[in-house]
Amino acid sequence: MAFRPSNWTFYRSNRLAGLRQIMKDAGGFQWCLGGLDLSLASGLEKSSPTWNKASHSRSSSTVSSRHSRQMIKDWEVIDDLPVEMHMGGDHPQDMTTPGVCEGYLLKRRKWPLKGWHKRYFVLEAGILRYSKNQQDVSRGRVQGSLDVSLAVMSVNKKSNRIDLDAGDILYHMKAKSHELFYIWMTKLQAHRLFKKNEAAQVHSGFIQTLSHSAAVGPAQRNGDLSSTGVIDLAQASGALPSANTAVNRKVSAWLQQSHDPDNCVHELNRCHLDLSELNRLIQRLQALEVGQAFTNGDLQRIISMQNLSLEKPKKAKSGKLWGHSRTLSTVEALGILSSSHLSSSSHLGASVPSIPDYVYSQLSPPTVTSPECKKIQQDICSTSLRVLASLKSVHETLSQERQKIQEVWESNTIHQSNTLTEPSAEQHSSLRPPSVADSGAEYFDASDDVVCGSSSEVSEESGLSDGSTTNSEPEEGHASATRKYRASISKTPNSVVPKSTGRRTTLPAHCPDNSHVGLMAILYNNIGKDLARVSMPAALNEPVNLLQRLCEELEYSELLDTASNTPDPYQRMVYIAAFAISGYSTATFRNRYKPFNPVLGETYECIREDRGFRFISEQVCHHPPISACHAESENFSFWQDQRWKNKFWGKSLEILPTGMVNVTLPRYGDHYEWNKVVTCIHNVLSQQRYLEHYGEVTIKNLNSSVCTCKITFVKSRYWGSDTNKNEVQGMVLDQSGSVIHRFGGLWHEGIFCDTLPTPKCVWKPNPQPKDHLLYYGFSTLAMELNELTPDLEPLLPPTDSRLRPDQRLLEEGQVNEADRKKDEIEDIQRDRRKALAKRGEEHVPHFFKKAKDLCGRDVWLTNGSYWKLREDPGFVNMDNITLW
Ligand SMILES: CC(C)CCC[C@@H](C)[C@H]1CC[C@H]2[C@@H]3CC=C4C[C@@H](O)CC[C@]4(C)[C@H]3CC[C@]12C
Repeated sequence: MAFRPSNWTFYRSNRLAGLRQIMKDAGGFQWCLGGLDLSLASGLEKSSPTWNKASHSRSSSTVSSRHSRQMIKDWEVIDDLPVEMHMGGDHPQDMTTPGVCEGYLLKRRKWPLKGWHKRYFVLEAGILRYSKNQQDVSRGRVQGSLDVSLAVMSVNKKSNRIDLDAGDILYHMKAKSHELFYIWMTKLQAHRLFKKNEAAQVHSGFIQTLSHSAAVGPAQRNGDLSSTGVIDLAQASGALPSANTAVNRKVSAWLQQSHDPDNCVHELNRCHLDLSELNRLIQRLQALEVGQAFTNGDLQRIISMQNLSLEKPKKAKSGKLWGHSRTLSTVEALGILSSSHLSSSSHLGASVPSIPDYVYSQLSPPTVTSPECKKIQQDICSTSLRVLASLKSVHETLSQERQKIQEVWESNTIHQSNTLTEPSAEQHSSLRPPSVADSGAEYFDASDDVVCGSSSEVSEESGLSDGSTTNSEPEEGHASATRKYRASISKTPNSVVPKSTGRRTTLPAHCPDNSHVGLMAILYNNIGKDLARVSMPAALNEPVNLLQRLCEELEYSELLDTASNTPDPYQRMVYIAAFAISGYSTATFRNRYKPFNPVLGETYECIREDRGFRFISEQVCHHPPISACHAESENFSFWQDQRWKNKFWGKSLEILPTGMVNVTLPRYGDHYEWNKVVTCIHNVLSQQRYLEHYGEVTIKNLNSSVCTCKITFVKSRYWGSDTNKNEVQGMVLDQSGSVIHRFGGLWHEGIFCDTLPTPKCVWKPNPQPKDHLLYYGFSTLAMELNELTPDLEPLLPPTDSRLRPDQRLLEEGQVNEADRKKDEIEDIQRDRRKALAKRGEEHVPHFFKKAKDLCGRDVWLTNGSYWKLREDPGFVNMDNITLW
């Protein structure tokens, strides 16, 4: 552990970086403005089953309004002191850079989410970097870095753990001793505050600069770049490419045209006034309302004023804020309200105590709210909305300006590459991933780069690796192998999509815009619960359900057909692996909507003569929710029961599936079985949401030990870089552990295997259908899943998802009706469950039976009755099930 002295000059030079940060954040305003920053309500599920209760007790705890920490079992979310804003910038606050803090910490492995590495961390000027060891730090070899001010920080004092969740990046760290833990915790807090203050300062400077340029007036903003502070700063920092006349001309033309920054200044000034007004209102309310609380009725009103379409509260048991009730707690509703979440992460924060802080202070026993208080609350609400509107408009303007800067930048890059000598091939490839044009050869031999041999075993929690022997962190060779695979994949033409299957190619209606839906309250009301049990407004749903999504995993079933026609067991395994990976590819375009949760007893069938399989699935269990499926074809059988746990880290939500996937190939008597990896929904509360899969898959053939396969879904390394996203690497090993085949690529682009007799791209996703973004990002198969044709309808059991009215209404674009119907269906399901419990009975699925696999795990297998029943006598006589 070493500390270096603080340094003011460093801070000054860092102001420019801060400016860039502000510009970057401007792109993320919508994120902030959604009011969905979890760091406020800080309800983190730390895999504790008792957490629901904790959420309740949290509401009644007394929390200091200046420095709030909320306890969740042994975890606490650390909220910093509010950031000070100095609009004038004349009296800079103490912005001393906190001392550098460095030393070894344990960092949880990126996959398969167990075990710890020893890593060398350096915390400097609000940025936390880590390397394998101290030598690597001095060599500048950084494995990852994170701006600590952008992360939700939670700590567990008992186990010396510190977690930082920045949405894109999630670090789980552990100190070896209490002392170290406290040092790191304190230092991290200091750096977070420093970084936030710095950003706030830079922001003030930015506003000043804008004000200045507005005062100068557009007419005077001519080609003289030095007359605008913005460009000065950017030039000084080297943020813009070296000036040349073409660029100068472009920039000056843009400056002459651009009147928008003036509006920006006005909006921001207005915003500032509104924030001061909010401050006044909150203080007034605090003074008036000590000991008073909002009623749920008030909250509902506030929320409807905000036009947030949250679902109607269900008949909530008094005092319960969890379970199925979607009644908002005071904290949650105001969490949404606090659109600028002033104290926690916004760089636009002002010296107003945060609204959540205010709310916490209100959480004493409820008394009647006076009319004056109500009036102030309404004023707070409308002022917040004004702030929101101002910031939205500023965001829009800045986005447009950024776009223009981008254009100038790009034109300059083009200009440079036209005029300068071509960089050498090596330089070229180090700058960006190779494109089709880069790849001179049809096929890149990746053998030099791929790390062969079985993946070195990395220590579990008990035994630590020293950081030098493990290759579980992404390696240089790893990345370059993927680059080469990628180049080879891009040379492979897309598979020709079969002309017409006679099925529909679009949906009846476009997807609704759901960006206004307040997700935070929903997630908070359901913390610790399976996402699959959380009821959400229909506008958040896509018109397929989880039973149908299981069928989507067969989108590339032709890989199983190929496997079934591949006599060599090692090569066969490559195709099985490609199939296992292909199931994840839909995630690329599917992060804005959530599949419907099937109700207990719901079923779904899918007969695909064109693909040669038939599929059924059933919701077999409600608690926990389990969807079982089974598909069969001449070449293969496929089954799995899907259930998962989720972990909410503050900004990201991890989905940890349990249950194995099974495939049998009757031709060779193979029975393959594999686990699923973790899927992480990054930035779950914002529109910048995206999915990442990470972890290791092991495919075993239960009927033969000839070979196994290991696939690694690599966790992306650096924030903001698209080039290291979605990497997959895999190898087929023989009995002795030698590598027989290796393959890799990206789960959204394809998989290349360079060890097959003819190296080739073994899988590439089909192109997305036209306008797919208007249709929930659905693939061709997904579009077809819920199609109901007149000839099919009479053949379906009444439990088939296609007959579910809410899903159908959503598909047809009738969102409100879908929402109403969905509520009804969920009510019916609840009543059914209650009746069942009253009779002391357990639900018995129709078409699946519970069994144990070889390892003693519970599994759900088909009972073989579906297709027989369908043929004769059909489902008309199916006993009285009313699901909807
Ligand atoms: C709150 C809402 C709007 C955010 C969107 C949530 C979406 C992206 C979530 C909800 C349920 C999730 C799915 C749940 C289960 C699985 C099985 C797993 O093996 C692969 C990922 C997959 C298929 C998840 C993908 C992401 C998913 C579809």
